[in-house]
Amino acid sequence: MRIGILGGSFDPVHYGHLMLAERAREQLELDKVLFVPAATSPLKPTGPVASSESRVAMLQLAIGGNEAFEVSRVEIDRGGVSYTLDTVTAIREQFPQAELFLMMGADLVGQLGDWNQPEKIFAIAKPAIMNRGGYDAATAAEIEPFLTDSESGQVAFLQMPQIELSSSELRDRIGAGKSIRYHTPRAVEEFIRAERLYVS
Ligand SMILES: Nc1ncnc2c1ncn2[C@@H]1O[C@H](COP(=O)(O)OP(=O)(O)OP(=O)(O)O)[C@@H](O)[C@H]1O
Ligand SMILES: O=C(O)c1ccc[n+]([C@@H]2O[C@H](COP(=O)([O-])O)[C@@H](O)[C@H]2O)c1
Repeated sequence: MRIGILGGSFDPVHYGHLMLAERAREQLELDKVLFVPAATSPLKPTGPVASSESRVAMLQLAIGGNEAFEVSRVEIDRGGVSYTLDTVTAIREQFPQAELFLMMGADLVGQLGDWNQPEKIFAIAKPAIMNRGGYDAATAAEIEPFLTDSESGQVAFLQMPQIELSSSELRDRIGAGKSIRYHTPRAVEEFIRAERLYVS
């Protein structure tokens, strides 16, 4: 079993996340993609804008109907600051035989020096780096310092169409009264409207 892990704030989920997950599923021949919403991301200490349950609900709506996609509550249920090392350790215990991949957009590579023990994370889940519209492509040289010898050369560099979309942009657009139609699935857009999320 090959499992991809996509951690994020998903505040809210958008088509960039979904395209990343689908292209990674295809390129890595994954059986399952786990979307793991953070309770609080370590480098975003003010925390997400929408509640944990709203972000889980939006993810469920976004992935509905895709049997390969799942939402994991592991970080939400653990609460506090969501360190990825704790998460991959828990997922490894849940799936002892699986090959695990930690999927991340290229924007995260430059901040790995500020992560908690990335070399231990990548010993459990192999890094799979996706290009991200608006950011430079990641290089092997940037990731190598965070790999132990045995994983060298095992980084997957993945490709998707450049989508210059971010959750911040969706939040800003909603706050300014602008449309987010076609930025995220219709059901997510309707949930945001019904719950009056991100309205300033
Ligand atoms: N447009 C995109 N293209 C490729 N990867 C993306 C894109 N948007 C997000 N990602 C990746 O998805 C993961 C989760 O991202 P996150 O939930 O923090 O969304 P975000 O859009 O970066 O949010 P924010 O704007 O609030 O910082 C990260 O690995 C990030 O690099
Ligand atoms: O474990 C860490 O030290 C760490 C530091 C920064 C970010 N992360 C994880 O990286 C993912 C994307 O984070 P963010 O801040 O872009 O939403 C999310 O799953 C975070 O929990 C993890």
